[in-house]
Amino acid sequence: LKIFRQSTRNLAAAKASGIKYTWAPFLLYNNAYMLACIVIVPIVRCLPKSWTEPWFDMTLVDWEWARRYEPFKRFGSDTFMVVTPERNVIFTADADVISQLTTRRNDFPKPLELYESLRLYGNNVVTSEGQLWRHHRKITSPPFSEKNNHLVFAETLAQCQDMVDSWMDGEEESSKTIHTIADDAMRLSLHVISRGGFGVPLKWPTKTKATENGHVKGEEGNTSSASVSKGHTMSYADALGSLLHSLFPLIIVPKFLLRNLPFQWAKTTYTSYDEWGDYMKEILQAKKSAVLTGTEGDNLDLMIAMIKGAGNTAESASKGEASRQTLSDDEILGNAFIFILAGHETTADSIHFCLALLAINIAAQRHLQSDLDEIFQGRPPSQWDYDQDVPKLFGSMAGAVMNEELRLIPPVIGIPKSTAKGSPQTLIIDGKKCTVPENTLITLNTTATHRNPNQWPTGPPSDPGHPTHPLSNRDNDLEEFKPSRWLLDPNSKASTTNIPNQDNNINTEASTLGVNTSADTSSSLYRPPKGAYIPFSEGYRSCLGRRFAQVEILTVLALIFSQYSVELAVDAYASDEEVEKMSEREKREVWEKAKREVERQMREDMGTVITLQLRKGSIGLRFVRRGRERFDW
Ligand code: HEM
Repeated sequence: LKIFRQSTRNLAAAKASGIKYTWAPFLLYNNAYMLACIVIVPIVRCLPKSWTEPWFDMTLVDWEWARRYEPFKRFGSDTFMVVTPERNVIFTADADVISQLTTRRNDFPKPLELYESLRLYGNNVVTSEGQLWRHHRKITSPPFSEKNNHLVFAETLAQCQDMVDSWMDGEEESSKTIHTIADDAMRLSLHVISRGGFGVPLKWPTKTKATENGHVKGEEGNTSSASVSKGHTMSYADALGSLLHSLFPLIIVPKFLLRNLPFQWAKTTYTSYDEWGDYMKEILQAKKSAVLTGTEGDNLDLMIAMIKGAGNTAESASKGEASRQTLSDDEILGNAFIFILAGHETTADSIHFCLALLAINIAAQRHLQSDLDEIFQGRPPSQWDYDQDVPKLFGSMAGAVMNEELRLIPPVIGIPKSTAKGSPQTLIIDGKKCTVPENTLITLNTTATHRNPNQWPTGPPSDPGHPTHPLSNRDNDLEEFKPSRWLLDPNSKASTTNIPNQDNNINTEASTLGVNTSADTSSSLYRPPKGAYIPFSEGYRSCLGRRFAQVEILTVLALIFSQYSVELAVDAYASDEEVEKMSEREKREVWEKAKREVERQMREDMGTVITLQLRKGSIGLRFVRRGRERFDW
């Protein structure tokens, strides 16, 4: 009866809202429903399609990735509501609506109940709202400075060179097929955030240990962080690797249970959680005393900056002033964890897919290499310079590749917002004043927004006989990886371009909170309309690590493609010797087969736990010294 009453109320609210709506018997974000899907989905699939057609797709996990823009087109609206017995949910792919939702942060807060799992080490900037969020954001945003980006650049260069050397056995190999790119990208970005975030250097292992689910299980070859410190049972690196590997049980099983369950996995999970927390507390205390004694040097990592931002200074300590730390140690720890979590998978995914997509689009890869040659003029990476070179990367084909990859495969496929209980809100949709009912969930559907033909310039599909996606955007090119869509002048040289600039109209509140009000892309590249391109979200709650991630991705692209070309591995279809003897036509055939398989993997084998990733198998890519390419057209 209660469910019936709630359903009737929800339906009445949807009718009165003026927003297009449909109905579904389940709420996707309900944990019990997600677990029950194992039973429900096969049953529903047996029912006649006409009964389930309008709603079933949208109650499946990751439907945003599976269906992309198609449901919005079918519905004839870029914003629609799904009425469920529990809560109503609005999905939007409309730039205008997204702009309103992200600008009016008090009217459309984050639904914090969906962020519970990210509070593993305490409250933090991602999992808070209102005054508490302002408080966290004020202290966590200044550390993401240009100074820190210099460190990110230097560390990425070092780590990426080590990664490539480990693949190619130093200088010995001229080409090699690598099947561990997803795992290695994950390791790389973990090392970069560990150094850039906490000043803990991690050394690329000489011999890679096994990895699981993309998370590094161990860090053989590390110096400082590989050894088990006094009072610990795991090394820093092992604790971190194991912690990230065990996130799922950590999120769903209560800590006291994990601690006491008589299973080895539970013990390892709890130990890694406990050990990494202890390491971080020790690092925090050591850094704090360095700051208080003025001996931190010119250390640029995020934690030092957070400690200082929280009010710890050598002057106050020397005057014997009592510490008036504005962010507690637990809160600093909570934020440190969220930097690792928010920062490493997202960036690693983007690096992984940039490489795969460039292997598919050979012309874009050659354009990228030519831009890199123009920027670096043959200088070795040891002579690359952040201030001189990175702004040019932003405005070149490297920036276009990064933007296009994040358009096609945004790591966060749904950004949640809501209206609070008792607080309905007006929203202008297609010029019409609508009312979002109270207690409504709202999802900014990034995958559909980035593919919305009403707000992106489109061209015809390159191969109408083989659409990139079976349902979405079959009549245009928005499903295709085409970095050239970002180039304002495809023939321009990459030497006179700028870093994404700051907006002069930035308001003071946004400025104190480190809110990025400038465009996400360089001024010399195409600028999508506001709200149409949201890989880093937009407005007050947009990503703090945007520039950190962009610098890392661009640096990896620059380092790899200035030395190597990346090709699709065709091992499944022909041996190296066979490829050697093939005519151009035969080579194309075998390459086309490999391309279709990689496209299939990137369409069907993807899923979200925290971010959108390849969940099955791996994409094999061949790294070939430049000039030795086998597939070049
Ligand atoms: C390609 C890489 C990245 C992407 C696509 C990305 C995307 C996002 C998105 C969509 C949000 C909003 C999430 C929400 O509203 O629930 C977000 C928030 C955030 N991101 Fe990132 N992120 C990336 C890298 C990073 C890195 C490297 C860091 C830190 C080192 C970071 C730190 C954060 C933080 C702290 C927030 C919360 C901001 C707030 O709520 O005030 N991100 N990111």
